[in-house]
Amino acid sequence: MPPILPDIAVRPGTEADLDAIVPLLFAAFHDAPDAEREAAERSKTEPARSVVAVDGGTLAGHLGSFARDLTVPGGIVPAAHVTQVAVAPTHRRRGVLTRMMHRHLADAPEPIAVLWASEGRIYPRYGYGLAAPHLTVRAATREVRLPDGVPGRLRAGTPLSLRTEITEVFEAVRPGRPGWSSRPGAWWDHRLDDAAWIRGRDTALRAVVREGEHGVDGYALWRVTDGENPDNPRISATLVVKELVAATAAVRLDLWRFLFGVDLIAHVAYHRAPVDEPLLYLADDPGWLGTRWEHGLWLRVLDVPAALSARRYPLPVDVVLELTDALLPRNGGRWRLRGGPDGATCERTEAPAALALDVRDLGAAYLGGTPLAALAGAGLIEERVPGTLAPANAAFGWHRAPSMLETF
Ligand SMILES: CC(=O)SCCNC(=O)CCNC(=O)[C@H](O)C(C)(C)COP(=O)(O)OP(=O)(O)OC[C@H]1O[C@@H](n2cnc3c(N)ncnc32)[C@H](O)[C@@H]1OP(=O)(O)O
Repeated sequence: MPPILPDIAVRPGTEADLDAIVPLLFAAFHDAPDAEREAAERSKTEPARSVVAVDGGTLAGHLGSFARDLTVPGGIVPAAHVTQVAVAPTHRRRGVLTRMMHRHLADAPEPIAVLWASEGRIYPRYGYGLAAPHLTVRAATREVRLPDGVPGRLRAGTPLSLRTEITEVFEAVRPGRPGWSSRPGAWWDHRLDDAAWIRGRDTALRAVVREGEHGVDGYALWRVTDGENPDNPRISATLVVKELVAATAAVRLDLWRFLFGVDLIAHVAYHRAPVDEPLLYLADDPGWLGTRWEHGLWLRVLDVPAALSARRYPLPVDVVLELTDALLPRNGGRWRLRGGPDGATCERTEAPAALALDVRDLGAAYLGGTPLAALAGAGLIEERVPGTLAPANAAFGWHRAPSMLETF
C-alpha cells in the first residue's frame, strides 16, 4: 500500500460537514445528480456519528453510522448500522478507509456493528463476518404452483394509506426475526418513499394488507417493472416484491399466492429472501424459483461480553472461547460463556480454551445463521478440547435463519 497521506486528519463528523458529505457519496457511488435524492441522503445522515477524513479543506472520506437496533437470537441489541462509506477517487488505496474504520471501531458505543458491503472483500479485514447471507428469487410464475392456503381478506392501497397497519404488523413480527433493524424516527418515511428517483421507470410502490380472524396479520409492498419476453411480449413484466411481512406461515403463503397470481406477470422477483425462505419448500418445482445466493449482512462484534450476553442460546452452553482481535485488543483472550434460553453471562477467565477463533468468525456466527461447525470445517475455528464443537455449534444456532428486509 502506498504511504498514508501525511496531512489527512481523521475525526468525528459535525453538522458543518454535511454539505461536503453528500457530494462525496454521489461521486464515490457514481450517482447522477438529483436534488430529491440528495435531500433524502442528507436527512438520513447522522453527522455526529460519522467519521470523516479531511485533506486540508477537502473532504476525502466518510464513514457513516445510523443508530438503530438489531434483532438477535432472543433479544434486541443497539447496533451501529455502518453505511455511506466512501473515499474520494483521488484518495483511494492510501489507507483512508482503514484509518476511518479504526476510529469507528474504537469510538462506537454499541456492542455490535452491522453493514451491507458494496464488495464482499472489503470488510473481513476489519473483523466483520458474514452473519446473514440471503437469496434472490426470480420465479417464473407460470411454472410454479403453490399449495392452497387459508385465504384472508386482502386490502390494497397506497403504502401511505396503509402505513398504520403496516407498521403494527412489522413491530409485532420484528422481535422474533434476527437480522431485522428497527425503524425509529423518519425510517418509515424513507422505507415508504416513492420518489421519482427510487421509482425510475417502474410503477408506483403498491401495498396490500391481509386481515385474518384477529385483524391485520401481514402485508406486502411491491412494484412492477417491464421485462422482455420474446415469446410473449404481453406477458413480460416482473413483479418486484420490496417487502413481505407475515405473522404466521399461513399468512405468508396467502400473500405469496396473491403475488404469484397477479395477471400479466412473467416473473416475481424478491431480492432479500432468507436462506430458509418457505417458497423453497412450498413450490411444486423449486427449480423455477430462480434462486441465487448472495452475501448480505456483515456483523462486527465490538464488545464481546456485552454482545454474547445479549443474545439467547437455544440449549445450555458453558464454553471457554479464545478470541483473537487484531484491531480491538480488549476483545482478545479467553472468555467463559455460560447461557441458555433464559439468559447468558460472559466473563474473562484463565481456564483453558475449548474453541479458538477470530472475532470475524464470532461475528459470522452471532446471529445463529452460520454454524460454528461450518466455520471449523473451513479451518477457521480450532477445537482445542475434543467434543466441545458439537454442543457449542448447537447452542450458537437458532431455529430461524437471520433475514433482512432492507439495505441501509
Ligand atoms: C458499508 C458501505 O457503505 S459499503 C460501500 C463502500 N464504498 C464504496 O464501494 C464506494 C467506492 N469505493 C470507495 O469509496 C473506496 O474504494 C473504499 C471506501 C471501498 C475503500 O477506501 P480506501 O481508502 O481505498 O481503502 P484503504 O486504502 O484503506 O484500503 C485498505 C485495504 O483494503 C483494500 N481494499 C479497499 N477497497 C477495496 C476494494 N473495493 N476491493 C478490494 N480491496 C479493497 C485495499 O487494497 C487495502 O488492502 P491492503 O491493506 O492489503 O493494501
